[in-house]
Amino acid sequence: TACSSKYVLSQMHPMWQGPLAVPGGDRQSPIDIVVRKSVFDSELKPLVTDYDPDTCQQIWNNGYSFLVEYDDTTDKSTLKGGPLQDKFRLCQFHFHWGESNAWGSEHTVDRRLFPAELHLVHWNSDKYSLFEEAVMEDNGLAVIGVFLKVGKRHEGLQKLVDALPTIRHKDSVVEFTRFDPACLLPTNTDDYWTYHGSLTTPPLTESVSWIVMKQHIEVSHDQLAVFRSLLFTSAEEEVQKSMVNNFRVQQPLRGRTVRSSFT
Ligand SMILES: O=C1NC(=O)[C@@H](c2ccccc2)S1
Ligand SMILES: [Zn+2]
Repeated sequence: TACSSKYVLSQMHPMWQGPLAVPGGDRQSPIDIVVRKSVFDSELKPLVTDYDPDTCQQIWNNGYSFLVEYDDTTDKSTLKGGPLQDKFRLCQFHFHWGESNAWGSEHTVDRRLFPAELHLVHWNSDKYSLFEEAVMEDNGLAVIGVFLKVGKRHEGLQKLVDALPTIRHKDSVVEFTRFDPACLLPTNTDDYWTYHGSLTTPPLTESVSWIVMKQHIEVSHDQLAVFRSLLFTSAEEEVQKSMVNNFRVQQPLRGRTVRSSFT
């Protein structure tokens, strides 16, 4: 599906940090979430996710991360509620991680870094008919961010980890079915921060309602090590580069308010 192909490929280099100035870039992502400056909003509702594992299609290495893609031609896997007024369709999820467990997440909480961060990418299917349209619009996308910590093995993640060696190189893709992304959400999805931001890779468009979960999930050291066995490079390239540090540096808040759904 288009939701992940051409938009994540351009300029995908490990140290890619992108153009410093984005035209009108006053709502860029990721950011540091300063907890004591976030504002509780009692109007924020619980998230409502309704994912159909049968819409899971493939897993592929796009040269920057690995993406699990869902059929987003119907409203079978959706997100609504939370800070959102419309219904959003899941198109893919992917991760960002470091070369060590000391860093890797894109967002931070009071400057605290996590070893990795999961992004579930959705687009507004009430207003648009394609991801490509939504990605350019103010209220086009909703991305759920979930922090990963190293701890006990994540049983649901293992099916995905077992597929990674089959997509080691850039542009490799394999069929991947019946995966329920809900298993990657923390037990508590009522507590989150939300703010208006952008894609964290080109085209960096400022079309994202970010929903960052307060509760992290745990994965094992070995599971995360398999993420790092992926390569940025395609099979033909002479020098192979391991896929690590595929995160963007934090961006200025520019006066934005981060709201919290909890006190
Ligand atoms: O949350 C994000 N993570 C990324 O890699 C960016 C992206 C860009 C285009 C499509 C999907 C995701 S935006
Ligand atoms: Zn991402």
